[in-house]
Amino acid sequence: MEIAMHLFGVQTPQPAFSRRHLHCQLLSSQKHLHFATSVASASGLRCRIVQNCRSWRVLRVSCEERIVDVLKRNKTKNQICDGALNELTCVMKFGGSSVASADRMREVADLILKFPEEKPVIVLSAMGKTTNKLLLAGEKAVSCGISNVSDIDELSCVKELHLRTMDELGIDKSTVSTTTKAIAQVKELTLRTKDYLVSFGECIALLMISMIMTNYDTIILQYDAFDIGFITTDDFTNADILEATYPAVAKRLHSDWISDPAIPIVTGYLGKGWRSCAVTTLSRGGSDLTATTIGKALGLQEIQVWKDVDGVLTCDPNIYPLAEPVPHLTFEEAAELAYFGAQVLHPQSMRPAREGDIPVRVKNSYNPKAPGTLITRSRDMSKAVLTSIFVKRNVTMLDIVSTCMLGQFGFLAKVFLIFEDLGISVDVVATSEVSISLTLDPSKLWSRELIQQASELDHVVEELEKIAVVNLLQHRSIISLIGNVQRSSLILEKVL
Ligand SMILES: Nc1ncnc2c1ncn2[C@@H]1O[C@H](COP(=O)(O)OP(=O)(O)O)[C@@H](O)[C@H]1O
Ligand SMILES: N[C@@H](CC(=O)OP(=O)(O)O)C(=O)O
Repeated sequence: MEIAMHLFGVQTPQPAFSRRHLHCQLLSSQKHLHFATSVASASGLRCRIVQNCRSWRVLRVSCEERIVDVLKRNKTKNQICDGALNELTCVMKFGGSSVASADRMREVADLILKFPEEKPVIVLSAMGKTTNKLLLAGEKAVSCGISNVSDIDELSCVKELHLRTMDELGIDKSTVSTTTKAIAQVKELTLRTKDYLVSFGECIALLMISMIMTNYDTIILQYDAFDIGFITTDDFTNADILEATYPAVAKRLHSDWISDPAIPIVTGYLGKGWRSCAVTTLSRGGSDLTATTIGKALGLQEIQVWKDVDGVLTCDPNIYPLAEPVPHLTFEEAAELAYFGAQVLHPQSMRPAREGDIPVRVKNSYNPKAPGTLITRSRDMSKAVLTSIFVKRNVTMLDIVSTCMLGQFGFLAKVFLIFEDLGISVDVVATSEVSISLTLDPSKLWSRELIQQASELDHVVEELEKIAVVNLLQHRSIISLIGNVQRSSLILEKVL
């Protein structure tokens, strides 16, 4: 249970909450501090001051519920603000697959309201395959001429899906086609325009779910992520979240919640470039990262990622339909799995969860009773052998063989310096005394348009050829196994 208490009539709560800890916010009087410390120690709890600002102090106590009891018993001496005890508890992220139609949106709204004890922050992606379709529509709009924009198939498809739902909910329909018309006029689709265009997918989905929830007489607050402190780099289509995001988002969501405890609903995937102040996106599937960022920012108890499968599966169900859910994973396993091809989670999304030590639960919105996958800091590995297998496609591979003789030193260092200088990220590496085989991260290559600009890859090869014989192999795949490293011999024996 996440608890924040106002003791001794503190006026302004501070956004400094963390899981499994009770934060008592105190006025800066030594007397009050002394009192709270003695209450804590009388109930056998450890406590220490973790923040000591000008006008307030935060006392962190190592156990929650007991101290609440103790302090409640002392209610005459201490004012406990009940509203603050109802802190936001979790974040629930619903991906495109969960909100692919009006009916699905309603089911998601039902799901949110099904657990009244939860005080969730909701994160929402665009409906179904809207992002893919908007991107294709944008590309076609570059060359089709303004008068033909409405004939673009993908746009008609997106419009048809949204209009059906919007009609029902009475939402303004003009925005998306206005943007594609603007692209047709400019005859250019920059990465920045792409991000602006696809952002409508998330924004419209947010409007729609908000309408549904309001019809259910639920008080909600809508937020565009780029307006509440999601500050990113200006790498359009592949932006990184900057550290300043955490306090900004916590401050905004928390202070709004304290003054008006309505369910916050936030657009996933979007941010605001710190220099350009334009809308950015966190690379495809980035709403998972929005959810874990909010989880860490607010120090919530749990991050729930709702999908259309019963959790993280033993392999891609599109390759092997009988794949089974994996009940438990560590943050490291989930991150590896996402990075090396399992489309189910965004590769960066585990980072905030691990840093905040907040459990992530992957659930199925089509089958909410299924337990899903729980991702935590550690798990019992005693029975684990092989957990899952997956594939990453379209990988570029380089075989680099030193032109120097055996026993030369510094070869590896020189090779990696070249990659560092060119700002290229390396994935998997195998080395021998005189050769290295490595793969390059396709998403990074893609974002820098190296794949289209063959000359840039040639440049990498050119640089490497100064010290080695280089063989460039494209369209390869990496097959990865997530397993218990203590049993790697057994796993390899079976696999090979
Ligand atoms: N190992 C895996 N476990 C679960 N799902 C996987 C795996 N590999 C690929 N997938 C695919 O990922 C999809 C869910 O991810 P995604 O489409 O991003 O969901 P959402 O849009 O709801 O965020 C599943 O429908 C499934 O087809
Ligand atoms: N709509 C964006 C962001 C996202 O996270 O989507 P999903 O949750 O459906 O994977 C995309 O398709 O990339």
